[in-house]
Amino acid sequence: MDTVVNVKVGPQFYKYGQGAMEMIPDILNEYGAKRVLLVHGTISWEKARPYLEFLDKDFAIQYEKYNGECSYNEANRLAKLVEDGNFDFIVGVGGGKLCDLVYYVGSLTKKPFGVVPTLASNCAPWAPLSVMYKDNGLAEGKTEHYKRQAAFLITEPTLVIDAPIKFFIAGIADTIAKWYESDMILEQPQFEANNFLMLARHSARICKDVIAEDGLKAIEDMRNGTVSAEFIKVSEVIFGVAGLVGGFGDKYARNTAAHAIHDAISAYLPGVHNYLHGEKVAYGIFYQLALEGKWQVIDELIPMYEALSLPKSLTEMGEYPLAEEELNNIVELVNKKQKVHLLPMTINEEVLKKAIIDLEKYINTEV
Ligand SMILES: NC(=O)c1ccc[n+]([C@@H]2O[C@H](COP(=O)([O-])OP(=O)(O)OC[C@H]3O[C@@H](n4cnc5c(N)ncnc54)[C@H](O)[C@@H]3O)[C@@H](O)[C@H]2O)c1
Ligand SMILES: [Zn+2]
Repeated sequence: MDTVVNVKVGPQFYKYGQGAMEMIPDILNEYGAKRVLLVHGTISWEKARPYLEFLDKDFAIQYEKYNGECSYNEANRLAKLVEDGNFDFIVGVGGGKLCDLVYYVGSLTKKPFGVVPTLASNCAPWAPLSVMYKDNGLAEGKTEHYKRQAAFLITEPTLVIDAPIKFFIAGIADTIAKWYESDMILEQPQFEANNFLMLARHSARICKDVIAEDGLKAIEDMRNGTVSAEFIKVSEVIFGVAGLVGGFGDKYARNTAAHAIHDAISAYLPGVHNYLHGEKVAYGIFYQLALEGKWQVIDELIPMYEALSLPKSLTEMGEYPLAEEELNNIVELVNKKQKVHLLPMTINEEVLKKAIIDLEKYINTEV
């Protein structure tokens, strides 16, 4: 079978390590940048400022706080600022929302941009796409995709470790999802002939293996503020390697059942709004494994889920049993997600519903 994929590898320059920020002036100079708009969050900027204020020496920098959402209005506001102020480079400093926003502002203005993530929470700093929200924080239901890459992704472990652990744990769940969501698709023999799909599979395997081996140690080190080799490895798979999975694998390696059910429960069960994206995806991984009948893999993951307090079921999120109408709405939405149908198995509302019910039964009798 001839499989053609869109390959978008990632930022043109990547560095994560002590002193990495010192590379930024070189890159700005390569782009001939003189006037830089540096967009940041509130807490993220308090933490990152000591690492970046040296840039003031050689560049005219305007610091601009974003409104906390990656929304069309906020992106247009910033794009206007870039144009009116004649800025020739944009730097984004902050969490996933800020990174998404700066990718979009880069696209609107056609200016080069780079990101300095302050959280290891997901692959937003790496992936050339932005998940859009309304100004009030509700999901817009749209994702913007780009072919142009960020000029750099640069950050330092001492900055990333100084953040709330819950984002890191959510990032761990979102990152192992890369493997579980693509495994059944990419293990099919017809994809072996495609080098880039095999690179996607290898990247997904690294995500899973690094977290299985070093995840718990990395979390312990983060709690103690110890920048260990394990912390560096795990944070790097979250905002770096995880982005390569979709980068190499395109539609075959991203967002199948775990993300589809995440979207559906987020849409229909207001009670799950208190959970972070990665926490809901954690439940989604178990849902996907239930759909695939991989109960043994669920058993293998349970100790890690329990150690990290990740939700294994809707019951644990306080959302089960569901009313028949809720159940129907959820499976209807999951069934509409095209990538779920790339799984080499029969997918219809009936099997999608059965997996929800079977997982609750399994987890609830497991204890
Ligand atoms: N583009 C992609 O591929 C992709 C992938 C996954 C998720 N996303 C998006 O990423 C966003 C979630 O990202 P997130 O989890 O990083 O959340 P976030 O960007 O909303 O940040 C969470 C909070 O952490 C704060 N923060 C940032 N750095 C900090 C630090 N060092 N110390 C303390 N607090 C800090 C922020 O101010 C914010 O209040 C969502 O919008 C999601 O849709 C995008
Ligand atoms: Zn995700």
